[in-house]
Amino acid sequence: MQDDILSVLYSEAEIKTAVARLGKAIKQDYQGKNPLLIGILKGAIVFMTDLIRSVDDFVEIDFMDVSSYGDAAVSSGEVKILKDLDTSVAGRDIIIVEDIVDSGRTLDYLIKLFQTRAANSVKICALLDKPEGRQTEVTADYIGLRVPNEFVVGYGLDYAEKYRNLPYIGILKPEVYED
Ligand SMILES: O=P(O)(O)OC[C@H]1O[C@H](OP(=O)(O)OP(=O)(O)O)[C@H](O)[C@@H]1O
Ligand SMILES: Nc1nc2[nH]cnc2c(=O)[nH]1
Repeated sequence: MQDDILSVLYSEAEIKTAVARLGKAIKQDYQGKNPLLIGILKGAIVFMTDLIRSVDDFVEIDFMDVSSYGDAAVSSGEVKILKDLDTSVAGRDIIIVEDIVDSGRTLDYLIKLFQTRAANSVKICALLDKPEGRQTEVTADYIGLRVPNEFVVGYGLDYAEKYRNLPYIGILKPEVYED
């Protein structure tokens, strides 16, 4: 295990099982439809690449880069678009693919944005849910795994751009971000 990690919360195998379950549910719910899966960079990249293969059906993908944490472990509260979509969402069935819902501010912002852009429907698929972090009313429609009120990294999630490549979800030692 990496030295900065306090403990492994979810192993590679546990994540794989959760992703397969989410892919199967999306496949069932969107039969005969042509959903647009929007991966939110950068945290969702690893999850998104596994999820689309587990959906095992026709989906289109696009990416948007938004950030509210910068290099910090606490949200700035202000969501910024760093890269917008290439695809129009008007009339489309959208599934926002996120690595984690914490305060819910990122998703609250994105749901409103896609509704303003006249999407037909907007659902959320999040690998991780941290309910104790919530500062908004947002709830994900598809949730992989719940996490405690700790700062977690790995499987795409970073602290100051590190740890995204870890194959598991781990709790970061507080001294790493409290220094
Ligand atoms: O529910 P919230 O409190 O809004 O937190 C969730 C967001 O925080 C992280 O993004 P971050 O801004 O760190 O950017 P990154 O994905 O590029 O690491 C994560 O990837 C989510 O998008
Ligand atoms: N890496 C990481 N990013 C987050 N963004 C919101 N919560 C978290 C978290 O626990 N870990």
